[in-house]
Amino acid sequence: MLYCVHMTVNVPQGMDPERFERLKAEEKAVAQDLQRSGKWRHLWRVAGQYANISVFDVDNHDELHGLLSSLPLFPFMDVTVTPLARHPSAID
Ligand SMILES: O=C(O)CC1=CCC(=O)O1
Repeated sequence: MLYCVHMTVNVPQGMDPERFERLKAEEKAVAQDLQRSGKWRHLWRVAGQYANISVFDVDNHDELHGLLSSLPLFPFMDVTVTPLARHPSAID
């Protein structure tokens, strides 16, 4: 199943900047592993915002929730999930 996920990162006020940099590095490593696995199909920056639009390819809502909630930056994100269905005019 495909899901479009909009993640907005809220930089935590007062957090030690070094700790936040470590969290970002951990987030990058997890995100790149999931992209290599094929589960995180697309990762795009939303221009002008500390946000991304992603497409996940996972078995079900529970798997998606497990992946998203294990992201290191998850506690600092607003997340919106949109399940995707096939468009009848799509050619691929
Ligand atoms: O920077 C972001 O949009 C949050 C994020 C998701 C994966 C990643 O590496 O950073």
